Amino acid sequence: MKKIAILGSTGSIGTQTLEVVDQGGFEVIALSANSSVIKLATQALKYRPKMVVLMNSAFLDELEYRLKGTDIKVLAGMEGLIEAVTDPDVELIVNALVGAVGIRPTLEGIRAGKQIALANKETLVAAGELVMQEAQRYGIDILPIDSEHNAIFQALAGEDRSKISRLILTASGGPFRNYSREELKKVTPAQALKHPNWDMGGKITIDSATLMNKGLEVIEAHWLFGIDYDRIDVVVHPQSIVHSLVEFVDSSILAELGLPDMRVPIQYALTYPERRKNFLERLDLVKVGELTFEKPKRDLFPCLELAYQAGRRGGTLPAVMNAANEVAVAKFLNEEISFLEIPELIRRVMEKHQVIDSPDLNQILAADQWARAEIERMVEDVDF
Ligand SMILES: NC(=O)C1=CN([C@@H]2O[C@H](COP(=O)(O)OP(=O)(O)OC[C@H]3O[C@@H](n4cnc5c(N)ncnc54)[C@H](OP(=O)(O)O)[C@@H]3O)[C@@H](O)[C@H]2O)C=CC1
Ligand SMILES: CC(=O)[C@@H](O)[C@H](O)COP(=O)(O)O
Ligand SMILES: [Mn+2]
Repeated sequence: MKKIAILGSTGSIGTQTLEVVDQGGFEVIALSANSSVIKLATQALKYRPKMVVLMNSAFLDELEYRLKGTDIKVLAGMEGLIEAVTDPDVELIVNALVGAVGIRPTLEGIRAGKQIALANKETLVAAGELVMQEAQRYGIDILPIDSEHNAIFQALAGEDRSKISRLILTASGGPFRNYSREELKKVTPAQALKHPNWDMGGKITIDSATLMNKGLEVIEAHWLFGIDYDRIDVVVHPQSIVHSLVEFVDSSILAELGLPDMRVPIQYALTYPERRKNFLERLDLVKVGELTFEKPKRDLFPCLELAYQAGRRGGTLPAVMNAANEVAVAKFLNEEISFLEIPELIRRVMEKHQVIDSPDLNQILAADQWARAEIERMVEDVDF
């Protein structure tokens, strides 16, 4: 029985992780949510973890009430998340939180010697240098859940990174792949929330539509696999069947293929280094028919370029870009700004930032806070 803590268990990755858990072989030690108190309580009553953590303490009384009479410990906030990930019983942490809030639990989990299965890409975007340094120091493998990175991890099969010539990340292109600039000006959150292939949480679905998701993934790949930005390419592949590819120095290219189903990479990360049989639908290539590839439209979707710029500059700039993106996406979903204002706001915040090189955790978190405040100021500005 592998003993696991699932952070963000009520979300898209969190609930699919529990479906993998249902296949057996795992004991759930901790579950967490932000404010989905009914869902968290229902999960807790089914999986009987040692503890549950609620980030938003406004709903804590209700959670305690719903778990009354059980021996499940109820914790709150960041302190609660850290207590959960460092609990001596936990062997593996599934970080399925959304946003930079995932940084501290990941770092504390690594320092407590836990295995990390990481879906929360924002952690590596904002704090990649620090997280990878600590992972190396404590001898921890970061097992990627993100489908592209999981594909690369599988294709590498332990091969030394000196044998990699290039990483090729595939992108679906999102729901607006064939839209003109005029059409992009008018798109609504409801349209942007309709991903062509994947059923995911709101924030990542908007990131897919702006191509920021691929930008975040370029930075994530840089840190996970130690490959410089000039050797990480993005190709649009609208079918999302080829999940990413590795080109080796001898020109061979290896890829991982499959139907778009996150339970596959989640299971791989949870059972690693073993592979376990499952009963998920199999890929039928004839049924798929065509696999096509095209160039991303960098002019219409500038977030991809912004991410390359932030990644190449490094220091606190990726954390600033990430925080600006989190706020801009929330504002777009709230209909406060338009789709095309997302990259515009991020660009302006990045331009204003005074980068700190090799930042420590406090400097990363301060840069994140600065960017969030800055974007609020910009949106309030009458000239925006
Ligand atoms: N969904 C997918 O298929 C994929 C997701 N990813 C990445 O995985 C991560 C999770 O994505 P996804 O599952 O889609 O996201 P969801 O929005 O579906 O779920 C997020 C989870 O985190 C919790 N949460 C949200 N905000 C906070 C906060 N401030 N503090 C603590 N907990 C919080 C939510 O709780 P509550 O329910 O209470 O809001 C929920 O449990 C993201 O980084 C995403 O980019 C990567 C590849 C694929
Ligand atoms: C499932 C997954 O890993 C997502 O990150 C997915 O790749 C998003 O789709 P896009 O390729 O459209 O960004
Ligand atoms: Mn992905």
